[in-house]
Amino acid sequence: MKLLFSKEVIARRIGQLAARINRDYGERPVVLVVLLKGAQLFAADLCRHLTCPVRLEFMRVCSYGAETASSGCPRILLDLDEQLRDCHILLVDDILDTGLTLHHLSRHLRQHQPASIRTCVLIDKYERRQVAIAADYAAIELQQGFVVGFGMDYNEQYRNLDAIYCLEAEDLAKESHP
Ligand SMILES: O=P(O)(O)OC[C@H]1O[C@H](OP(=O)(O)OP(=O)(O)O)[C@H](O)[C@@H]1O
Ligand SMILES: Nc1nc2[nH]cnc2c(=O)[nH]1
Repeated sequence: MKLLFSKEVIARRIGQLAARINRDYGERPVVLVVLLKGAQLFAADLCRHLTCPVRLEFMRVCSYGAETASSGCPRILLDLDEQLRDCHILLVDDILDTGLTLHHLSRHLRQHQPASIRTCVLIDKYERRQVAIAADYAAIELQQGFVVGFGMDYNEQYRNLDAIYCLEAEDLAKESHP
């Protein structure tokens, strides 16, 4: 595995991102809709920098399973149990890759008739995009590579790492032929 972003760099980028969000939202209350499992560490750090009134809600969506390619069909495994009508929603995810997850979730959340929906990701990885979607807020931009750490997994491993790494060919081979 190759180190891409140290914990110090991640912390600095999250702080800078939060400053932008604070400027944009001012005093307006925001509902962070956090996508489990991957976004939990990012959201925990981000929300502690936010100065507007914050409400935290969680959803669980899955489209990768044990693979490094999207199934093409994000499944909602845990939905919201409250209506978010007239709320300002900030949809928080760890990574934007094909875009299918955030595209699907943004459409799903529109049914709540919120006042606004914006998207916020730790990593915007643009090379594999399949739908036209851009993150409103992204802490880090990356062209390619399957990344793990800081909440992100490969087959449920590595979420606990405090930095972000790129998996290399031998890491993937090791996993499929233990
Ligand atoms: O832009 P996309 O190609 O849709 O990829 C992004 C999604 O992939 C990962 O979710 P995953 O399905 O692996 O679930 P997890 O959050 O539980 O790891 C990640 O957490 C994002 O939600
Ligand atoms: N862990 C992880 N999950 C992803 N989901 C979409 N792209 C990625 C990635 O690069 N790493």
